[in-house]
Amino acid sequence: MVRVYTHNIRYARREPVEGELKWPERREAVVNSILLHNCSIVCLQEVLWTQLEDILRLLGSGWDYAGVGRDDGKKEGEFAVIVFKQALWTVDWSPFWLSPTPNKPSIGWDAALKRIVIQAHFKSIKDPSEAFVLYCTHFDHKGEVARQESAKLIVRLMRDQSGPQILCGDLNSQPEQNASKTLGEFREDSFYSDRKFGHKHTYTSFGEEPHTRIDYIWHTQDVKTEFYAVPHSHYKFLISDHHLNFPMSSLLAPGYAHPVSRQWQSNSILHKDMFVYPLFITTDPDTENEIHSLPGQKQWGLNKLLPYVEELVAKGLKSVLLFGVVPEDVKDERGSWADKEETPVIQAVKALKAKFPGLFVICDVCLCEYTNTGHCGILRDDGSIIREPSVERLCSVAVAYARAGADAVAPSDMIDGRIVAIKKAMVSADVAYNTMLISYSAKFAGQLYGPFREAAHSCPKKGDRKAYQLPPGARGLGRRALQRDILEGADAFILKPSTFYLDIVADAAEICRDYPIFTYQVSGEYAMIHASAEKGYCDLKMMAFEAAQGSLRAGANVLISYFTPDFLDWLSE
Ligand SMILES: NCc1[nH]cc(CCC(=O)O)c1CC(=O)O
Repeated sequence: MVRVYTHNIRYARREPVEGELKWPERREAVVNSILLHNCSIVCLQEVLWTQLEDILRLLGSGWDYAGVGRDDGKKEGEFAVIVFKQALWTVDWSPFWLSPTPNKPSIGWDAALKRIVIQAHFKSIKDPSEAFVLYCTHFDHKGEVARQESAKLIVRLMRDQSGPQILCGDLNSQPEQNASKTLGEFREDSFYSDRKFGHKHTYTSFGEEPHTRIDYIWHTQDVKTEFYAVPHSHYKFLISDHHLNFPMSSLLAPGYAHPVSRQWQSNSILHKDMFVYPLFITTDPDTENEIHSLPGQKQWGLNKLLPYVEELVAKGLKSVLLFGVVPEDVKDERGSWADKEETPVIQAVKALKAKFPGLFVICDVCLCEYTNTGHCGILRDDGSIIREPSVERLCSVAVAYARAGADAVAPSDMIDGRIVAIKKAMVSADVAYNTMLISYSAKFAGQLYGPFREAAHSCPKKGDRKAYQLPPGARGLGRRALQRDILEGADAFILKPSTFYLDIVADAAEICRDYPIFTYQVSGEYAMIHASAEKGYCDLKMMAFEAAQGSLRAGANVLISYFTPDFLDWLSE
């Protein structure tokens, strides 16, 4: 398979006609179109030597050309030229003038100007069986006889060759005219390909009607055209009656508004700055409750939390992730307590930011800790999530946390469309410029969140989360969720659980390679490691390191872990 591209690029006129831009204003578009269409073989017409120099420079290294100026066989006059990638093709070529004396610069028949065809034998370097002869030409614009004779001359050249042959160029002649007919008796016009895209006509005269088809890709019958296209070469018109959406992925600043998040933008080996510590905050300020299924972890009231965090900050803690725990009797179907002023998360953000301004505070954004159903959104009677009002709630919650001073919000609800909605809501509320939006993009449903749900009192009362968290076998959905959330404007990505899902982490490292990637070693993973160490099946510290290193190796650069306080000690040893 070979992609061939032909374009009459219009010689660089000193005095452009109406609707025409000067060459320096057009040249990047001309070259970028070549690069966009990803062709390794490009036929160009009306190319002056200075234009060819520009084109080769703008294409970058690795390109060569076959062609000569038609006036002197060197650099004078327009080139009909083939530009190609050196690494892919070996090329053996010669010029022929379209005249009775084809081997020297000459005018033919009733032509107004000297005209030329480049004949080039192409052979693929990778697969030498892929070989063909390519012609690049530009027929005279005045001489009718010259055009027909030129066509005959090329047909004769082609007869002397065997194997596939392709002819590209500007014939200054429409399909029903003699030159095209002469070629058509022997060759096929790729215009009649089954698959086609774009304009019918190839010549625009910079806007005057009528437009015509005078540029062609002809080929011998042993070549099959898979696809023929005349793509857009001007962009004055709207490409649809809808504008493209405001690309949220254009906002970069929220991802590095804080010294800690700045550091997260660069990868390195395991160190304290990489850890984010999840904390459960209760309404009663004096609580300090052990969580049985999470050894060493507690639910914290604010009065107890602050001294504890102070101790950790002194050891090098850089970031925390906050979850709220509220009494059952304040829960309702909309999760109203998620963003109430007195809700534990908002109170904790304010207190933590006041006391530790350098600490990077992330708020988990979800409704499940606040709904009486225990689900992450608002439900229909049949138990399914109603998307729009749920996303609206998540937007207010995210904005409320950002306003309270959160450095980042991390929606873990997994309802479709919430990333772009939250980003837009934060832009409108003018909190987007310094609030990072970290998407739990690929979060899988399963058994590993059990201890958390006990800690946060967020277990679904009925049903499960399989309709909005990803099925464990679905790598494709994980990849698609990551791609989608890039487009929706996420500043960073959380993958969870971690250890059972390191292929997804590696996928994220590839798909989101320019973003910080977090893994969340979730409650079930933490509990498993503890249980196994307690039974004597492993060494707790070594296992914790091995798991952390697995995440880093797969491509993560931030680790959300209940082992954070331990690592602050271990990494000081
Ligand atoms: N939706 C809220 C949320 N945010 C983080 C976790 C799990 C974290 C853990 O298990 O440590 C959950 C629980 C869930 O989805 O059921």
